[in-house]
Amino acid sequence: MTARARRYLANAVAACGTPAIVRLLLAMLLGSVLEGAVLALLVPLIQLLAGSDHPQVPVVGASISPTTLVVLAGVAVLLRGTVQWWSAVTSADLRLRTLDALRLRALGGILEADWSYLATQRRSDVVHATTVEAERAEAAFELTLRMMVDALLLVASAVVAVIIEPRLGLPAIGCLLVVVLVARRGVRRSVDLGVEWTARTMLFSATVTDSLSSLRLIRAHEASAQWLRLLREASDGGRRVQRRYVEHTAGTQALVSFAALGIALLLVVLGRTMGLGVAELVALAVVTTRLLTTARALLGEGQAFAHFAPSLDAVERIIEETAHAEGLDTRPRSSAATRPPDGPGVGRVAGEERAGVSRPLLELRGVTVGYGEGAVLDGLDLEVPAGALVAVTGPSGAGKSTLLDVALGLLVPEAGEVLVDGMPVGDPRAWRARLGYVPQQTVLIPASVRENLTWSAGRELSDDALWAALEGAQVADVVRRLPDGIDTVLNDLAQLSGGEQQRLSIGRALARQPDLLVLDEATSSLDPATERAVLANLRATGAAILIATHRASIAEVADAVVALDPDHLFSNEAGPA
Ligand SMILES: Nc1ncnc2c1ncn2[C@@H]1O[C@H](COP(=O)(O)OP(=O)(O)OP(=O)(O)O)[C@@H](O)[C@H]1O
Repeated sequence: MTARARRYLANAVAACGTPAIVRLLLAMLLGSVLEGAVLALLVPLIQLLAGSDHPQVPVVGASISPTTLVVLAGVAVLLRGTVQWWSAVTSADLRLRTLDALRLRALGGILEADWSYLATQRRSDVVHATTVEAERAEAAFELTLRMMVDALLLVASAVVAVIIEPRLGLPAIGCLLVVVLVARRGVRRSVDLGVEWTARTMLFSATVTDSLSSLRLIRAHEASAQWLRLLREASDGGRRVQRRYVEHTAGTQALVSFAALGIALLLVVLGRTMGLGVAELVALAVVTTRLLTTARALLGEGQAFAHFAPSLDAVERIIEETAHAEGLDTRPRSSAATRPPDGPGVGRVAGEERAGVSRPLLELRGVTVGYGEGAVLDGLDLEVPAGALVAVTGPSGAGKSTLLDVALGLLVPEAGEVLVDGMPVGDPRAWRARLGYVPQQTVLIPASVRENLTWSAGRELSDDALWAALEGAQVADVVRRLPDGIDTVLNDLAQLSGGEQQRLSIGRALARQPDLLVLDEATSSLDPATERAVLANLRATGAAILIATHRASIAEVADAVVALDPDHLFSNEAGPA
C-alpha cells in the first residue's frame, strides 16, 4: 500500500510540482494542529463558564486570564477556518490537476500508440479507465495527503502523551499499536475488494457501452430483456463487492472505537491508581482522545485509500502500455535495426526534389504483414500512381483493411517496403498529412456538419472549400436541407441516412485536399448512380484513390485491381482505364 501511496504522490508532484504539494501538506497539518488547539481550549473555557477565575490550559498546565482565553479561542477558531478553507480549495485544485494530467497522459498515449497495440484494446476499457477509474484515483490522491498529515499528528500526539505522563502515555501507545496491527488485516482486505470493484465496474461500463452501440439491433431482435439481464448481473456484482467493502470498513471502525473506549478507561483507572491530579488527568484525556481519534481516522483513510488505490493501476497500465509511441520508422521490423537511415522522408519536398523521376505515389514492395501467427499479406506488391484509381478486392477476411492500414502507415510490415514518391516512408505522420481516409464504419462526431468536416483538416477551411468538399461527396444538397445547414449539430445520427453519413465522411476526407484517398468500403451504402457520381468527382480532384471494395462496378472502372486471395496469390490486373 505504501508503494501505491508513493506512486500517487509521484503523480501529484509531476503534475503540480513539489512546492505546491509541500505547501498543501503544511496547511493541512496546521489546520489539524489548530483543530487540536481549539479542542484543548475547550477545557479552560468550560472551567471559565463553571465560574473559575484561573482556568488551566491542558497539556501546558499554565493558568490563563479569561480575556486572553477568549481572544485566543477566537483567533484559533478564525485561523482554523481560514487554513481549512485554503486547504480544501488548494487540495481540490491539485487533485483535479493531477487527475487531468493522469488521464491526458493516458489518452495522449492512446492517440500516439503503435497501431498493433491499439488493435488489441477494448474501447470501453479505455473509456472506463480514463473516466471512472481516474476519478477514483483522484479520491485516493487526497487520501494520500490526509494519511500523511494524520500519521504526523499521530506521532505528535503520542510524543505529547509520553511527555505528560510516560507511565500512561507508553501503555496507551502500546495498546494503540496492537489495535492498528489487528485492523491492518481489514486494510488488506480493502485492497482486494478495490481490485475486484475495478474489474466489476469495468465490466459494467463495457456492457453499457456495448448495449448503447447495439441499440438498433437490440430493439430489432426484441432482446431488451436479455440485455437488461446482463446489465443487472453486471451491476449486482459491483453492488455485492461494495457492500462487502462497507461491511469491512464499518467493522474495523467499530472495532477501533471499542478498543479506544477500553484504552481510555484503562488510562483513567491507571491514572487514579497512580494518584494523578485532575489537571493531569484532563490533559491526558485531551491528548489521548486526539491520539485515538487520529488513529481511527487514519485507519478509515487507509481502508478507503486501499479501496480506491487500485484505480491508479488501471490508468497507469494504459500509460505504460502506450509508452512506446508509434515509431517514426516504417521500414520492415525485421530489417529496420540493421539498415542505414533513410533519406528525407515523405514530405512533398522529397517528391519534388526528385522531379523528373516518374515514380508511383505509393509503392508496396514484397510486403508481408500479419497479427501474430501467419501472414495476412505475404510478399504483396502494389503500385498507386498519382491520380490513379486502384481497387483492392477479395473475399471477407482476405486482408483488404490490413493492406489499407499498411498504406496509411499504421501497420509496419514484417518484411518488404513501403515507398512514397520512390522513397521509404520515414515519418508516417508526414505521409498521413497527405492522405484522406474514409473508414468502413462511418464515424461522425456529435458536433455541427462544419466541425465534422474541419476537425481533421489540419488547417483553416473557407466556406467555399467546405462546400466544394460536400459537392464532391454528393452531399451538399442534403446539408442545405438541414435545419441550420452546414451548422446543424448532428446530435442524433438518425438525422441522416446511412448513405448520407457515408457521403459526409467522404466529404471530410476530401476537405483535406489529399494526394491519396484511402477508402475502405466507403461507398458500400450508396446506390450505383450516386456511387458513380461520387467516384467521378473524386477522380476529378486529381487525387490518387486506393479503394477496398467488394463491388465489381468499381473494379471495372479502376486503373488497376489488386485481388487478394487469403489462401494463396494476389493478382495485379490492369483495369480498362
Ligand atoms: N487486430 C487484429 N488482430 C488479429 N487479427 C486481425 C486483426 N485485424 C484483422 N485481423 C485478421 O486479419 C485478417 C484480414 O482482416 P481484414 O480486416 O484486413 O480483412 P478484410 O479483407 O478487410 O475483410 P472484410 O472484407 O470482411 O472487411 C482476418 O482474418 C482478420 O481476422
